[in-house]
Amino acid sequence: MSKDKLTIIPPDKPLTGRAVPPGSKSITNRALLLAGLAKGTSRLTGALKSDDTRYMADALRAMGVIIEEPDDTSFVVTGSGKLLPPQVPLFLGNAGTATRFLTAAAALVDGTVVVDGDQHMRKRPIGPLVDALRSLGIDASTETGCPPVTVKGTGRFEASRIQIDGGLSSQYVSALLMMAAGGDRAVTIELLGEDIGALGYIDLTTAAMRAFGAKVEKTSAVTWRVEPTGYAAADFVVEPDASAATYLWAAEVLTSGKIDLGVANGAFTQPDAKAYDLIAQFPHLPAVIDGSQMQDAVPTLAVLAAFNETPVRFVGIANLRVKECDRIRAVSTGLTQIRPGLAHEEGDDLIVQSDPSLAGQRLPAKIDTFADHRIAMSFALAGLKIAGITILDPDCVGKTFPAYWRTLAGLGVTYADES
Ligand SMILES: O=C(O)C1=C[C@@H](OP(=O)(O)O)[C@@H](O)[C@H](O)C1
Ligand SMILES: C=C(OP(=O)(O)O)C(=O)O
Repeated sequence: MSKDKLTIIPPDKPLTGRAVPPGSKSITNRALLLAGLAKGTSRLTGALKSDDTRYMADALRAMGVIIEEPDDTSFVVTGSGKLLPPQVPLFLGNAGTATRFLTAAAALVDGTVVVDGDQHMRKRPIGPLVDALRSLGIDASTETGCPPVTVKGTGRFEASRIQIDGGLSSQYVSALLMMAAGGDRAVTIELLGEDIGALGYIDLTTAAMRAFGAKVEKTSAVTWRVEPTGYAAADFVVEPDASAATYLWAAEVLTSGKIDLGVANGAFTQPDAKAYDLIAQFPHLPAVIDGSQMQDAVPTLAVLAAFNETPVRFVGIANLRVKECDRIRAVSTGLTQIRPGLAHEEGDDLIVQSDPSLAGQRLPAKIDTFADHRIAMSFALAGLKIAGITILDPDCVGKTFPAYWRTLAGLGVTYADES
């Protein structure tokens, strides 16, 4: 049943039991695209079914790919080796991966593709990716620097080197890498600028590309060369989502519980798995946490930090301002609502003051989630320790973890009856 708010009742005992995170959003959306670009039938298992992957799958269907869903965690994808121009604009909600990856993949389509999203996606920058496509001679345009983007593809490139600044989003780089294998010549992709969002996402991309038969080589710390091999259909197992795992790891340490995720923390290849070592240090988190290589875990870590023994400053997180919402602002606003002074911003740093005595108090707060799944899921952690925490728009978790509230319930969490 859909609700407009959910109040969490702090459990009176440690959270225990088995709770397996859903399949990785990042890997599912890479595998869907690569399988869709391949000729033949690919079977993806362990996959995520959520808003973000539905947008990707439906967009591929609109471009002629046949996608069957035999069960809750599998996609069977049959491609012809070529995406067809869709009849209507591709609507991708607020799925950054689907939007960025398909914008570049549209260059491989013979015809016009319009890539669009919801009002949040229409504020998330895509200009650097559009400029990079244009530098290859592809007719790509955006009026605002954000979606909608119109791409008139041919499958042919006029250059063999692309430079891209991945400072705002590593997804631009991943998008170009995946596109490049489908072109008519070998392409070298070079990073400009010092910063890039978590480099680990590029490793996820190249690993998925290789699994679908691509030849991609890292030729320096900032360049990759991709051969024009196209993709081959493959059977592919998606690992559980490491960002989703961070909520379960944090719930475990906050309640001194024992949660079996069904996957060893060392078994993840996704960047956010790095957060495990930090979470395990609770309530002695370090004074400074560099979130640049585990960005999606920062809201989890920041809410956890509120219960830490000592304050924590989060650095390297400037691009959290252009995620589903401005996450630096959303986290600092939510924590301040719980207790004035609990968090503040300094430039693009987030400082969480920390107060272990918050646990056990009743501090009613209605947390605005700004339609952002990670704000909802991380503030639920505060509700495990503080009475009166209400999450507004709780269904926004459907972006990446539709079973989140049920999963917590399965571990012993209860909710106030607000019906
Ligand atoms: O490549 C990916 O799968 C992702 C990259 C990151 O985004 P940016 O590259 O935009 O920082 C991350 O925040 C997002 O959830 C998933
Ligand atoms: C930033 C995120 O998503 P995306 O960029 O894929 O929309 C996220 O899932 O935290």
